[in-house]
Amino acid sequence: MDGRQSSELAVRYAVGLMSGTSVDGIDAAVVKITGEPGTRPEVSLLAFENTPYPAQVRDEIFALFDVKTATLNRVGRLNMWLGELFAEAALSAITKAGLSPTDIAHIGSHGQTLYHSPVDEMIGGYALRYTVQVGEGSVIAARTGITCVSDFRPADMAVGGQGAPLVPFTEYLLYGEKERTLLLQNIGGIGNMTVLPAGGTAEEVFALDTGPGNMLIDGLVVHWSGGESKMDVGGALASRGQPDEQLLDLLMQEPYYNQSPPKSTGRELFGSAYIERLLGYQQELGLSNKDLIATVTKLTARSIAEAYRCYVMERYPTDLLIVGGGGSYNPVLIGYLQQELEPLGVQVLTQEQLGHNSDAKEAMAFALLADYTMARQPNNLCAVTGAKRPAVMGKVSYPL
Ligand SMILES: Nc1ncnc2c1ncn2[C@@H]1O[C@H](COP(=O)(O)OP(=O)(O)OP(=O)(O)O)[C@@H](O)[C@H]1O
Ligand SMILES: CC(=O)N[C@H]1[C@@H]2OC[C@@H](O2)[C@@H](O)[C@@H]1O[C@H](C)C(=O)O
Repeated sequence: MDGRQSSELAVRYAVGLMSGTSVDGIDAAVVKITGEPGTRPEVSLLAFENTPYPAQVRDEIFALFDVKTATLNRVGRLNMWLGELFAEAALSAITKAGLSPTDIAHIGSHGQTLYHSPVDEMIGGYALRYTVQVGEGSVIAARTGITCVSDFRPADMAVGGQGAPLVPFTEYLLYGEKERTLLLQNIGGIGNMTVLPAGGTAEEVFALDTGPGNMLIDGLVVHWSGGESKMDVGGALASRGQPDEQLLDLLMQEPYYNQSPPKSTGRELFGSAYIERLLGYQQELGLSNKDLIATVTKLTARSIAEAYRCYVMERYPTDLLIVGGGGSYNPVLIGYLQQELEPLGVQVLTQEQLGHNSDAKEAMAFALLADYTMARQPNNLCAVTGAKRPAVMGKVSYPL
């Protein structure tokens, strides 16, 4: 079946590609979208694949998070390199779905964020905010023969938004319920929370980045293991430690947590410089590795609870928080979250416990965001990003 014919039938196949702040690989989702483009469509997952990055690529991405090593030639080269890898990931997932590239209407590719600066800087009389995602859409289009939509975030920034988070728009479309307010927490590299008020409109969706997700846990594990381990699998290390409450209180004084929404964050705040600071505190306080990991694991939980207490509890009372993203596989983190939220009357359950797999969610979101781009329909949520007006996000690369 040809992609263009299928879209006339209001049924089309699309691919979503995501590489998140954890840099654990490329997520590729093949989806079937049913419904008129630009309306509230149905999206079903046909295939999902995570392709881990080769060590060389991962090391290069991490090197380019550091503004001192992110030279122009390296950024330009990584942009093309990731374009090649994203194209391969898309083609592999399409095969896994039993489809061929000619069946696919479009690819939506988030790319890899290298830098995100969502707050105005006054430069030359202009208030500038900026964000850098790499993974060249033209390469993806050329290698796959499929139209590719990429680089979504700048269009929201151009109209005064933070350019993040973008997934809440698709959460609203796909999961919003009439009778029940939903509270969703993603714990990837960064944590982000979405509230979908019962029967609410798009303008009523509330979302923000809560702070670190797994980024600090991963950063410490990589440091101590010399890169041998990438994460605290199953929270094994944290489970043997005790959080240091004094350090936790100090870390919670980070101004980001009490900054009013709209707000978004990333490695610029919780990246390598923050890890260095943590290692400094570890020495000062004489903490063991397991106690420091337990402390930052609890910090993630506490910052999520703080966001709930400050911005959600009164306006959107609810009794359930649904957790997704890689952090949901860390039982120590989930346990801390339960300790923080259950006294507030909020039960914490993972998507897995509810019978869903959340691994494909962000990749699926970018397939759907691209569907809106192709229909020239707005796909940002002003209430969430702070944009002054709707925008059609995403740049289109045609294969021919
Ligand atoms: N079995 C596990 N045990 C502990 N932690 C895990 C496990 N599996 C995944 N994680 C954590 O989840 C992280 C990956 O999560 P995810 O893929 O949701 O992040 P991401 O999409 O890259 O980030 P973001 O949503 O911030 O862009 C890993 O880096 C790791 O810290
Ligand atoms: C700039 C950037 O890449 N931000 C990511 C990051 O990872 C989680 C959180 O911080 C969220 O704001 C966003 O990603 C998802 C996909 C989003 O835009 O919704």
